Amino acid sequence: MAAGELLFTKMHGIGNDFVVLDGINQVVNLSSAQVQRIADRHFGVGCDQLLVVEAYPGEEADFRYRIFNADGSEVEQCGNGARCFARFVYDQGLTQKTTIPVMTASGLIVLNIQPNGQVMVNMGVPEFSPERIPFISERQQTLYNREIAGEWVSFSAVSMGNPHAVLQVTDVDTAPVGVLGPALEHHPSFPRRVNVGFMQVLGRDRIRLRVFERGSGETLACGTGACAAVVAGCIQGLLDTQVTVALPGGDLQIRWDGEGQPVWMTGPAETVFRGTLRL
Ligand SMILES: N[C@@H](CCC[C@H](N)C(=O)O)C(=O)O
Repeated sequence: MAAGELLFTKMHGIGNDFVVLDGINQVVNLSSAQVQRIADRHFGVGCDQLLVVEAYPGEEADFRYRIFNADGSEVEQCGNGARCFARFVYDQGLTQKTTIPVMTASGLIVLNIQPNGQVMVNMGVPEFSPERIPFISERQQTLYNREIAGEWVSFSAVSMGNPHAVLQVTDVDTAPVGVLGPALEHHPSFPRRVNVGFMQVLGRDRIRLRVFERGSGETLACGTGACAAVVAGCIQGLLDTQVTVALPGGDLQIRWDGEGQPVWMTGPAETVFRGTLRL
């Protein structure tokens, strides 16, 4: 590899797309401006998030992976990215294991590549306390109300390692994602901004969901957003423990057995192409 060049793999999890870089066999040290450029759909490769795979020095995980939004910000967690990470390290021969513990900025998660190629992820235990999200509120509630873009909006707030607000809507097709998404993302109640999910409940085991992601805008799918929506639906008594989440890019299976339990996410991860970046 010539100086200033990096091998990359383009991947996606039901349309949430990634540039994945092997930081074990090549030196990856990108500035925020370089991440933005790579993620740009006109001047770069184009992606919602960029993932960097690294070795982990401790005993509890085999790898560490870092997640950067298209705006260059580094974030704590990414559900669709986790599944792509698992397929990446397995398909590239970086591991022979199908159960892979990996360290993220929000802690350890465990990935399992299933015989059918899908990846199941233990996404960890959701957190509701405002300071853990982080969200500015005097007390923890199932639903919060804030005046946003001139109207009162009701939402749940939950951390899946990263912050999420989940609004219930009657029809995701007509939901004001492009207005309320950025307004809530930047609302002063969320000091580290927030991912905003718009959930339409179709039944106790099926929802539709659109997500306006912090730092990336609306994406075709958000794994942590799907987990957060199911958890929000469960604490409101709207959903059962096993739910199919239909996102614009495809379906995810989410399971949550209730307070104190981890959220399980199952779905596909696909490689699209490989290439060389010239920085
Ligand atoms: N697309 C991801 C979430 C990526 C990070 C998110 N935009 C954030 O800023 O927290 C997913 O599949 O979970």
